[in-house]
Amino acid sequence: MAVQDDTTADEKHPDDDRVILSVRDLTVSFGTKTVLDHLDLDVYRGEILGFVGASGTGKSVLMRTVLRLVPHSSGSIHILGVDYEKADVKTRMALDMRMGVLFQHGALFSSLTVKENIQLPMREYLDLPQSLMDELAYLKIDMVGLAADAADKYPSELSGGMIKRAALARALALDPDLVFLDEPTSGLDPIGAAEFDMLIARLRDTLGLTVYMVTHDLDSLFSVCDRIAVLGQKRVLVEGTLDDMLACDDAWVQSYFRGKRARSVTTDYGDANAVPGK
Ligand SMILES: Nc1ncnc2c1ncn2[C@@H]1O[C@H](COP(=O)(O)OP(=O)(O)OP(=O)(O)O)[C@@H](O)[C@H]1O
Repeated sequence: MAVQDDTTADEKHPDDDRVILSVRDLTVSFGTKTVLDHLDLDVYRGEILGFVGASGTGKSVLMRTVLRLVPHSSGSIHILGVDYEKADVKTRMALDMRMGVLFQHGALFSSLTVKENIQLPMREYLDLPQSLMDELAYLKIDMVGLAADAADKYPSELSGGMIKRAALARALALDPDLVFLDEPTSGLDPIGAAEFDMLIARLRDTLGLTVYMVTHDLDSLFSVCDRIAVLGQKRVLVEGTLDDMLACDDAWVQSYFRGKRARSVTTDYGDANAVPGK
């Protein structure tokens, strides 16, 4: 069972090339308020990791810290085996290009078309002719299941599901190894959410992506996530498979994975026995 143990940073991560993201002993505070306290987490190459936790526990803060949008007061973050803090500018830029992000609600620039939004990271990091950037943008648009005519639309002309797909296309603009998705299915109807989950699974399979997904969506956790990590008490309480979640005796984890809503989802997935004793 993968409940967090006392293994130290140096014993675990440095030479394990299956680990694409390794967080050790991470502490993040805002003023006197500590949100993450000596947190450890590993994300493995090619997996879809679902990250859950009660509202306000710090899931977004952790994601933003890994993306260096929030500073940390102690601890280390290795991405692809490299400690970003200690890397030179060139290495940092190379690391940035290997990560894509889909922020909650998409966060597309409203004054830019879908194509222009997708091309933003290309403009920032690459020096490509416009014709090639256009070709690449259409490729990404097709990859996420949008019609070609979405390219010239503005975000205000898109449905919620199309915005998520366009934002995913932008996250994939530079062919990243690791993508961060912050509640990608929130606000989608159940069919749209299931289709989005399938899209993520397909992209992982075809592109060999690693996916770090913050979610409250039990369907996503049950249908596409290989592993789950639970944030609580300012650290990762438990990480592992669904069976590990079910075996965990933490009260929040029990009520989340064995509660009424989880029961109906496991029944939908034809595995009523996945929630034992209920
Ligand atoms: N810039 C900031 N300044 C001060 N406090 C912050 C800041 N960003 C986040 N926090 C606090 O950190 C805590 C964790 O917030 P966070 O948004 O990460 O929670 P979450 O787990 O993602 O919640 P939800 O599931 O509701 O999205 C909250 O108490 C929040 O108020």
